[in-house]
Amino acid sequence: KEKVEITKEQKALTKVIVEAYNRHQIPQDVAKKLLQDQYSVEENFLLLTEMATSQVQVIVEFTKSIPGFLSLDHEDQIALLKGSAVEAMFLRSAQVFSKKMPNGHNGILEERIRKSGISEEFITPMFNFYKSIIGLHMSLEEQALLTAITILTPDRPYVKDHQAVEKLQEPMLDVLRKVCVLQHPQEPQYFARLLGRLTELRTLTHYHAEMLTSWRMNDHKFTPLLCEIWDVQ
Ligand SMILES: O=C(NC1CCCCC1)[C@H](C1CCCCC1)n1c(-c2ccc(-c3ccccc3)s2)nc2ccccc21
Repeated sequence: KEKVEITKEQKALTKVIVEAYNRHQIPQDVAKKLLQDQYSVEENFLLLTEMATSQVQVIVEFTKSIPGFLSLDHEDQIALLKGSAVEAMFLRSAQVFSKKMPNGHNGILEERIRKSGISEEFITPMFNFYKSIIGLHMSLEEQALLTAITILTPDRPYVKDHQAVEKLQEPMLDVLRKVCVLQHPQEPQYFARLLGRLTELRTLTHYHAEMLTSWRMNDHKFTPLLCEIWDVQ
């Protein structure tokens, strides 16, 4: 049985990523807002655009803390952020959804999201993804490293220097693999299952523009930033 050892450098890298991840929480807690009141489909759509806009800023700050990211070609930095923004949004939403809440609150939150205005056809795949994330019982390190790995995906559209991005993503994958072995010793396949969620995340993200334009209301308004990120309008 291979003795897994996390090196000093890998410990330092994990610390930087987890600290950056913790620092960039969503300003106001969307789950609390959703539990407070029942909103109309229009208010929910507005809430999503507000949350998404603040999340983009949060993700930019988080990404800038990833060692080496700011040394990448500037256009590649934009391509990586643009290419991962929606995946990061769903990953963050899944993590928000997976937070243990006082009795019954998770049920209310699920109910509010089901009735938020999202078209029926997208509700099932979305909650299947959320529930598969919950089932993994990810640690904070795993959540932070998985988010960094998602952002540092070399094969995003318009990335020119794939190699340079791979060189940043690989150390993250190495330390995530070791963290998984150390934190889930009973599940040798845990790391593989974790990466498998990224495939499910891409599938869900595939529908995101349609999820927005089919939001059960007329006249969907998007800010220029969200038009960029969401490929709408
Ligand atoms: O606010 C939200 N998510 C924040 C995004 C930024 C990061 C923090 C979370 C929304 C709310 C849903 C209900 C109505 C208001 C918005 N949300 C979703 C999404 C459903 C569909 C989503 C989407 C994204 C992009 C494109 C197309 C569709 S996100 N899943 C959640 C699970 C748990 C708590 C909130 C959750």
